[in-house]
Amino acid sequence: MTEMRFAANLKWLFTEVEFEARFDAAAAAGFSGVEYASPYAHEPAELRRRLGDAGLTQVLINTPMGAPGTPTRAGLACVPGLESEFRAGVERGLEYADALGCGLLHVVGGVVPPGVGRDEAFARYVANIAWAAERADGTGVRLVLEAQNKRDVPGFVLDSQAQAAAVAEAVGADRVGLLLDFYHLQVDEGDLIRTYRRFADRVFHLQVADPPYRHEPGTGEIGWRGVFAAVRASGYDGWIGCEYAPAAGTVAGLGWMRTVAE
Ligand SMILES: O=C(O)C(=O)[C@@H](O)CO
Ligand SMILES: [Mg+2]
Repeated sequence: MTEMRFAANLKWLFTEVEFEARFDAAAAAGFSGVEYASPYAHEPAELRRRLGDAGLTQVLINTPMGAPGTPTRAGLACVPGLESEFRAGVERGLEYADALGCGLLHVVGGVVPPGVGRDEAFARYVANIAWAAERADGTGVRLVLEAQNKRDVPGFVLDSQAQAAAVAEAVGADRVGLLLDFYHLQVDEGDLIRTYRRFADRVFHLQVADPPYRHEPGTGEIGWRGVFAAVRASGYDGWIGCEYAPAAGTVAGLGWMRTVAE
């Protein structure tokens, strides 16, 4: 069976130290891969050097998003009228992914803007993702789409894993797949194991956190032993991003990897 590979999400983990120091901290804690949503405040060469010095693989980055509290805080792929900003964001994401040797770019969907119908926003989303898929073709970077739960992100453009999978299928399932985040799936849909199995062949990346508080696996309501057994049994060979808020310190909280994920 395939060995599971965990990536430290440096936006969420190792926040005990400054962002620049999180690479070494992740490597010292035993991680060999990292992800973070937004590399854009840093020069690619600096990030590449930090990855290299720490011996880490950059697993995933996101396309640029607006600041918290702004209409594009969860991405702009579904926002009519911002097509050129969306395209510039994809270009920037691909440029960083290339510089960091990162194989996955999360094209973040966005929140349906006030005054825009859901159908109109969804149609814009599909058209933008199709453009991004064409643009990424031949770059070596694959795109991922994530359904985010509507309790935390009200109005998010994607309703479900099924809808995300249908968009990936429509625009080219060889280069666009799912970022399946078990936290969002549990909050909005449940039925984790069956849903995972249904879409396993579309999943390019997984993320974990346990509701209700989005802490480490094993701190909340998900039956992780069964979930990880299903992931192993599927032959999943991608990374699993640790995108959670440590309950009481990052390193102190890593024990779940030897207990619920073993
Ligand atoms: O919030 C999440 O879940 C994510 O994976 C983020 O990268 C979305 O921006
Ligand atoms: Mg996520």
